Amino acid sequence: MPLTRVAPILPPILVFDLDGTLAETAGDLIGSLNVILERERIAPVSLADGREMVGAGGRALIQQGFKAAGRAVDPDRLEVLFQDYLAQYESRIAQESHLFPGVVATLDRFEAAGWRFAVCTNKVEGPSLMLLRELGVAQRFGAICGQDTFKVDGQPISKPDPRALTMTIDRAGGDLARAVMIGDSKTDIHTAQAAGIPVVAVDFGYTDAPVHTFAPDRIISSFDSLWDAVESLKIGANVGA
Ligand SMILES: O=C(O)COP(=O)(O)O
Ligand SMILES: [Mg+2]
Repeated sequence: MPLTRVAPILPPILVFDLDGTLAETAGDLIGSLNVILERERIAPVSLADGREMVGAGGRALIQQGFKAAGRAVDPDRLEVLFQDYLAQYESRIAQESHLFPGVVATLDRFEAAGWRFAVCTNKVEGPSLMLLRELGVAQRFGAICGQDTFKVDGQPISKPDPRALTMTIDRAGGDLARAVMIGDSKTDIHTAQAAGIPVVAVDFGYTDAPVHTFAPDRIISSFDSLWDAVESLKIGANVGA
């Protein structure tokens, strides 16, 4: 009898954004930014203003800090400041950061139903891993991918490029057709929409406009609502539900 090759059945997957979605990190992010701004003799950014600036990565955060003071920063200087910012951030990685309520129970519930998890963030991969380890959940994710994880033709690939998301799903061994993105910013929502992947927005993260403006498929105000939100997407992935 000829052997037939059977395609592996990949598990459904939840892909989480990190800052403002899985974890409240603004205190450490903005604290690090303000050290850099102070050295440049620029007024510190308040936590409230800073929460609207996070989402596109550290370089964008620094640029916004400069912009808020009516200043611009040239690309070479930005690169130097970004390295300083990273060193600063790594030195205080989870001093003021914590998981949002319900994250662990939510992962437990989805995992018991056969789901896999990944993180797709615009943070750099190293500090992302460091943070998730510090918060005790790094081992829950099949892949933790940051702005420097993937390169195509020598160019880094990061959100909102949809390939950042699809490559993360691939790396975690999840099913592209049964994937859901969970994020807090327009960057996440646009990334998922461009990849043709349903997206659940959290409304408690970092954004410069209410998340409904960006038309996510669902909006949740607490992780306790994620199960129902994902189930209502009817993507045929609720194994064991
Ligand atoms: O730190 C940032 O600016 C972005 O990080 P996030 O993609 O995890 O929200
Ligand atoms: Mg975010």
